[in-house]
Amino acid sequence: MSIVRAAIVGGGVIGAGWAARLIENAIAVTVFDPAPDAQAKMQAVLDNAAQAYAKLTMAPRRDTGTLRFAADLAEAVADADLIVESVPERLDIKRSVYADIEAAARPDALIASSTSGIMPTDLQAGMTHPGRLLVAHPFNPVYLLPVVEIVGGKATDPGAIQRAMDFYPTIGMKPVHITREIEAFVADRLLESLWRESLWLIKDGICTTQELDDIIRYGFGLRFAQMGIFETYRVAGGEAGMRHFMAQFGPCLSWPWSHLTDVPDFNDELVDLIADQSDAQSGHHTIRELERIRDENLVAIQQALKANDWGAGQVLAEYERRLFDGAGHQSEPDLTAPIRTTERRVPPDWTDYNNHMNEARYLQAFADATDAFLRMIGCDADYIASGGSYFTVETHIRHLAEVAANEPILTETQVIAGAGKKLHLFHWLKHADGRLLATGEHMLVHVSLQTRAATEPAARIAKALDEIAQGHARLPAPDGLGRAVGQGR
Ligand SMILES: NC(=O)C1=CN([C@@H]2O[C@H](COP(=O)(O)OP(=O)(O)OC[C@H]3O[C@@H](n4cnc5c(N)ncnc54)[C@H](O)[C@@H]3O)[C@@H](O)[C@H]2O)C=CC1
Ligand SMILES: C[N+](C)(C)CC(=O)CC(=O)[O-]
Repeated sequence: MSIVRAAIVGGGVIGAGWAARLIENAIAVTVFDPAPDAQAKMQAVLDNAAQAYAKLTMAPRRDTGTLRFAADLAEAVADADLIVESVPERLDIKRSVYADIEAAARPDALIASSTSGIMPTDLQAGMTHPGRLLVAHPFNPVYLLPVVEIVGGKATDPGAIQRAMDFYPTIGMKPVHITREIEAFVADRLLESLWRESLWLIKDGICTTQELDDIIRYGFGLRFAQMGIFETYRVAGGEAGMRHFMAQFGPCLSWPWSHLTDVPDFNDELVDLIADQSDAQSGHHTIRELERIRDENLVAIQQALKANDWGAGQVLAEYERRLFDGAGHQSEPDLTAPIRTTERRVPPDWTDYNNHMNEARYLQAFADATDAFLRMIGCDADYIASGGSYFTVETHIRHLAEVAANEPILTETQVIAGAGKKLHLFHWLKHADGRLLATGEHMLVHVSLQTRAATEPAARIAKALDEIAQGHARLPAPDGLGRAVGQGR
């Protein structure tokens, strides 16, 4: 059963992050949170998320799902397909919330707890229908980080796990099924060890919070966005790989390289030491500013990984494929005007030392418009996997106006000719306020990806293209069509 309506019980940091991800993916969300400031706090997270998504992808985004705050829990969960529990990390609160949920929810609704480390078997104790409860442990910010740990308890129905594993990729996530239940699952065990060691290093006066964070972000933190610890250490072993790495560094395990067998006393002195240093390090930014800095960096990192077809970038690419495919099937283009092919804001990393969108990004915008158009005629991931595609063989761009970071832009596309192996496109790049920023004229050739030579497209592609080409033949020729460099001076 598909998930189109979700309830969020607990709309704090994580509940708000879930709300953002879900409504971004056309899901109708109802929230219950008794805190009087919950709605305002959630809005701030939704605003951040909207900015981040505008930069994350050029793909046609889904319609935004609705968001409603319910007066009580029963109203929130009554018709939900998915219930996301994100209340504080306390077993007693969570269990009492499940009792209320069970009294009001549909029996087939999936209940997903965001808990960071409580075992689902402990959460399920006392439930009437424990089979539909599982843990879906996300990472902050939920709307940008793809991974979600899926953990079932002893009573969890395998069908519920499968439902979760099928659902999360549709909203751009990478579910990892942790098949053996353990407190804190996998991620928080790893984070906890780093956190404990970090507390010791500060407590013992070895370094400051600033120095420790610099060591992470200028060093191994950069590596971790793209390779985990095992792949990283395999490479660090040189040609001989993991075995050599282990032979060299295995003995350190018995040296005093870790404090982890001990836990520092968690007392006021330690809290003051850490909190004061943290204020000195980052207190000149508000939390909202830090969230925005974090989000922009996470967007840029995922885009870089996408360009390298690696790690979290592959999840983003797969998500975009879903968005493009979904948009392709949604509506027939209106052929009485050029087709709106893309809409987005100028990503900050598209701008250069002149404080405007770099010339190369104009081509990027047109290439994305071409890709969007190709998907519309059926040249999608499946078609490309079957061996057919288009290559661009000639491009002419006129840069007509500048545009700055974060400004809303769009592309419109007209088919000048589209028959046989050839496709001639004309794109306009516009500011959302209507100002013309650039035009791009492109000649493409259909190719076989096996022979790398020009071939006729499949009949269904040729037919879809022909319909648009015939419609667009009735439109006026675009101003600037066929221009060569230097004309008109
Ligand atoms: N903050 C983080 O970095 C992460 C937290 N988590 C998990 O997510 C869950 C929520 O954590 P946060 O969002 O950080 O906490 P939070 O304190 O920001 O939010 C909890 C929200 O639950 C509400 N609440 C309390 N009792 C409630 C009830 N009976 N019914 C409905 N709402 C109620 C509170 O008003 C509050 O807005 C926890 O289980 C936590 O372990 C998971 C991943 C990361
Ligand atoms: C600190 N924490 C245990 C709540 C962290 C998480 O659960 C995941 C995260 O976002 O780091």
